[in-house]
Amino acid sequence: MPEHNLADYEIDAENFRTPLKSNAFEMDDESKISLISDHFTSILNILGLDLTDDSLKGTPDRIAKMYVKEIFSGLNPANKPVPTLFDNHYRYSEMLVEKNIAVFSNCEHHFVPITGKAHVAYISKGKVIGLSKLNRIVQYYSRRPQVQERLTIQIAEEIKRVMETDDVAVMIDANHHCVSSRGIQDIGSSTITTSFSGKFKNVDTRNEFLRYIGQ
Ligand SMILES: Nc1nc2c(ncn2[C@@H]2O[C@H](COP(=O)(O)OP(=O)(O)OP(=O)(O)O)[C@@H](O)[C@H]2O)c(=O)[nH]1
Ligand SMILES: [Zn+2]
Repeated sequence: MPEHNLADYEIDAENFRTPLKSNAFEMDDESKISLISDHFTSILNILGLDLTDDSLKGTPDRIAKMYVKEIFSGLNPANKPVPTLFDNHYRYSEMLVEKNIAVFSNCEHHFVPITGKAHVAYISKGKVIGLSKLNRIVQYYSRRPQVQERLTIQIAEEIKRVMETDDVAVMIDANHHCVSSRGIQDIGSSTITTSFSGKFKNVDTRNEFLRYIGQ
């Protein structure tokens, strides 16, 4: 029996859900690693690489483990961070900004890295979240094949759900290696995406957030 099903993505409403097959959770991690390793063996062979070489022989296994356990581990809801919440006893009513959160993701069009920074903010409606959990939410949704727009929205929606508030802002500024290391090969450009909801739709509140993150 699969441990998870699409309902575990309940917060991923139709329009921003990562496209997944209906049987996405039927295979366990070890089976995925073994199959992906076999397929990478084929790919490396087709490329003409000698897999008996010392340095290369473990590569299909390394890639498979890296995909399942690391860079695409955000496809498995079992890895979704469990937030630690506290009551806002101190009645802190200003925005809380967690800035310069490292983003390591992968572009779903080319499977090469997206690297950058995320800045997130919320205004409490009674709950306070353990700070590191904001970084973990960013990391969880980054660890999927992504486009930056969807990543931004998924992070914003998860913070809204966990904090039970609409007052959430997210900005991501990232470099797409599919733009810098291949194709157009522009190393100078970066991509900015934002999500502003609730009080952050107000220009003053939004500008305050942008000031804190140095924009
Ligand atoms: N909107 C959006 N586009 C992205 C993102 N990551 C990569 N892309 C773009 O996705 C597009 C894929 O377009 P294609 O024309 O099918 O790919 P391609 O032929 O390899 O295009 P070039 O990169 O221009 O060589 C490219 O323009 C990428 O720059 C992202 O996060 N959001
Ligand atoms: Zn790409």
